[in-house]
Amino acid sequence: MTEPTAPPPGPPTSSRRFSRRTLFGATGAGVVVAAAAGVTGARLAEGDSSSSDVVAFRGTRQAGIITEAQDRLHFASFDVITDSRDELIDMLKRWTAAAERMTRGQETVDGGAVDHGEYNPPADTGEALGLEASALTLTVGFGPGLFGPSASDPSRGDRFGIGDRKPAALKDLPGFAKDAIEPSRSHGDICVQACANDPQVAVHAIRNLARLGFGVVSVRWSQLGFGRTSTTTANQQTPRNMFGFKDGTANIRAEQTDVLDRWVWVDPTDNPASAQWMTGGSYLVARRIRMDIEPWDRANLSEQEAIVGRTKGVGAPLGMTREDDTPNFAVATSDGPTIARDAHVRLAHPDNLNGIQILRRGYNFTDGSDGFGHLDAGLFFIAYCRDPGAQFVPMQRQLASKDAMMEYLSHNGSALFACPPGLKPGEWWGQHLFT
Ligand SMILES: C=CC1=C(C)c2cc3[nH]c(cc4nc(cc5[nH]c(cc1n2)c(C)c5CCC(=O)O)C(CCC(=O)O)=C4C)c(C)c3C=C
Ligand SMILES: [Fe+2]
Repeated sequence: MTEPTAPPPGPPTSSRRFSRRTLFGATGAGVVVAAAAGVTGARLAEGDSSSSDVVAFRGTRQAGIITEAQDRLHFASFDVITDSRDELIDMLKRWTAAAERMTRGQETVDGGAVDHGEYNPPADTGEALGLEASALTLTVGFGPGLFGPSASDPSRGDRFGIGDRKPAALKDLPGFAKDAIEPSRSHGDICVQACANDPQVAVHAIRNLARLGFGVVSVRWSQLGFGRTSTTTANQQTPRNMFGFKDGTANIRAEQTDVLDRWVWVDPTDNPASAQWMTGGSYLVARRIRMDIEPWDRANLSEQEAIVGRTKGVGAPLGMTREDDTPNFAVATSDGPTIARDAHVRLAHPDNLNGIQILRRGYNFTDGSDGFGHLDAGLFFIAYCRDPGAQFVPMQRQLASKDAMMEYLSHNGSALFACPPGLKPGEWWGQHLFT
């Protein structure tokens, strides 16, 4: 069930007229290829406004991890439905080609929407025609079940002969206190995180990858997000989450290269030779966290601030005045610590977690209402880390059991994926895992 990357024979009519961006028409002339250094420099801004919203697809790291967080998300988790290794590899090659084109603001194939003949299904669905690249990044990851048996599906076989290449860190997350995990919103063999500044561009990308994968993968679950809840570079303003608080203040930034090497990027010493394909990559933790908006809105301001441990307006740690002030957990009055023992930021802070840090890159979501008059809203929490078992797991254990905010949260989706490093010219997604 494959689809060619090259356009089938058809009348070479109006592809330039319908190209998503004339700059990247049939020849790609004018494209400035920037090496994705992994920081904001991954953007292709060479004084040309039409190229300024392109984030380089290839480079040392995958884009979409420490590149500037965009405003919109479409995250998809796929199950692989074929047992054929060749079909899976073929699809990954076709995905890579289409993904690279879409991140440049092009159709999946040249003239895909309307130029491949009236009797063929279009090779691009077309809803992004005329739209800019919108800083689209597509980040791929591989789930535990792709390699054989996993905690969530112990009956899985090693269908693709890669069981011995599974990194030890890639195992389903354990259950946590108060978890309400729904399998239909959890796990998966392959994920694609599409982030963009235009929601239609992100949705178009996932839709076209799903279409290209017909017969090889099927969408297991997906999540739309709006309003990033993190900052990943020093120049970004801190956004707000659905509780109305600034979120992302104390996040790791792209500029903190030493911190990233310690806590985000997989090191050669982390794995034996069989799993070196993950060196330079990172593990993606996804948690769909529903936030009980209505009860929260009835909590008074000082209660809300005590739960978070920061002020709602400025975002300063309690007892301080500025957002970037360092929290002082030792300060106390006769009523107790200024930042309460069960405050979210105290429990998540490295000082109270043996120095542990993670890179957060989540999004707000609102999926309508739940039929009982309550918004189905929350935070689609995404974190990148070097070893989820040593970082996310102890952090979430502490929060799940002690955090006052848990009264207003329920975690109903959970997944873990191994995201390899970035691609060199000519490489395809998963190449070093499968070859
Ligand atoms: C397991 C990790 C975390 C989960 C899950 C999580 C959920 C979650 N957080 C907020 C709101 C805020 N979090 C803030 C800080 C913060 N949160 C985590 C980790 C998890 N959060 C960390 C590591 C930190 C930084 C702690 C520090 O070093 O100070 C803040 C404060 C502002 C900020 O620094 O970002 C807010 C607000 C919600 C609403 C939520 C689940 C829905
Ligand atoms: Fe948090």
